Amino acid sequence: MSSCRTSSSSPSFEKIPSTSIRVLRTVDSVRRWRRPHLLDRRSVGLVPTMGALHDGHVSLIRAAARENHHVVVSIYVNPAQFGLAEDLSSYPVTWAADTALLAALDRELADDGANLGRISAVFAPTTADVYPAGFPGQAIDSKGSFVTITPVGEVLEGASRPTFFRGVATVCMKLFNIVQPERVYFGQKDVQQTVVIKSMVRDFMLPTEVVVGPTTRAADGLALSSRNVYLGARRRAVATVLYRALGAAEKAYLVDGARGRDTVLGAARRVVEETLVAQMALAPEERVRFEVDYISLADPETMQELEVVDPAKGGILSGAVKMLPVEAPREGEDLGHSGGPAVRLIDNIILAPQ
Ligand SMILES: Nc1ncnc2c1ncn2[C@@H]1O[C@H](COP(=O)(O)OP(=O)(O)OP(=O)(O)O)[C@@H](O)[C@H]1O
Ligand SMILES: CC(C)(CO)[C@@H](O)C(=O)[O-]
Ligand code: BAL
Repeated sequence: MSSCRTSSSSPSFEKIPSTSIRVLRTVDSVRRWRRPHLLDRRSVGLVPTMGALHDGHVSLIRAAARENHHVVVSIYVNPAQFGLAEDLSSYPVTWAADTALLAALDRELADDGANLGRISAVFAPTTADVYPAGFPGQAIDSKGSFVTITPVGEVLEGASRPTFFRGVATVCMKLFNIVQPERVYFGQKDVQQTVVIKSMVRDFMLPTEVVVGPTTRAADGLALSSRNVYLGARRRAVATVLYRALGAAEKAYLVDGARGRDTVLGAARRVVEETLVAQMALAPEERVRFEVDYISLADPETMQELEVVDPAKGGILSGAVKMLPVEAPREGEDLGHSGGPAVRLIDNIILAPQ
């Protein structure tokens, strides 16, 4: 990190080196940066992230640059959305790589005449600034100023991670209040998160538009995710199981004309079972173990489970699998970031209204 002085009379601002991207670390500095753009009616698009940036984040930043005069990327690993037993302490933090990626992307955006704006600032606050009342509670019964969006935040991811959407909604409410963006950009990869955020914006009359970008995938279909670094090569090869299972359910709906829950989800369960059987036939030094947390067919607005899909409304196929640590590591095997702990992966496919 470095600071640079833009002229002898202007104040010194921290910037990503060799770029015009401001690094804003406090709520006050964002407010000072934002005020003139509000008066000038220059639009701001906010891309909230937890860092460890990858091409999924890049696609959201590109969309924000197309549609706004200024793009603000927030990088903040929000403690309130991690359960007490989750991976807050090992969550990948890659500031140098993230700022290098933003610098290179900003140069590309500048050269592409189709964009309204570029990356103007990175907001990288401390927890003391985001949570002025103190480190946020992570327990289910913690006291504090929280935003809860129910019942949509209680099912699926919310059932497995009971404080997750409380933490997400709370930090997003804060980020939206601080940055005051005209538009906010979220990835479809975290589909229930998009439904929770849209509900929050609607129910609290927040003056921002929620834009959802498509899921960016690796060549074999695995959804890009910051947590993929935990996998290591052996588990990475099997991690497509969820995408393949959801794809089979999508095919049952789109190609075979299935509408009932058991038939649509049955196709997904078969892929999971075949994959498990194939893995368990391998030696412990080669196989991969995983557990399905849930596979769901839900209403796109409420995330409540559907018995039958109404093609006029469509549905959301989603799931979560836990890739278990490898049983018998081979000598020198790449086990992934932090020694290859259990990794919970999520994915989804939208059955669009017809
Ligand atoms: N593969 C992807 N395609 C499109 N958007 C994505 C993708 N992965 C993440 N995003 C979006 O980027 C934003 C920031 O997500 P985040 O920083 O948590 O990354 P992540 O890869 O989802 O991390 P994690 O592994 O913790 O879930 C969210 O709106 C998320 O939906
Ligand atoms: C939206 C978000 C940045 C809030 O911390 C996080 O949940 C994420 O990265 O998806
Ligand atoms: N992209 C979701 C962030 C989380 O799992 O905590």
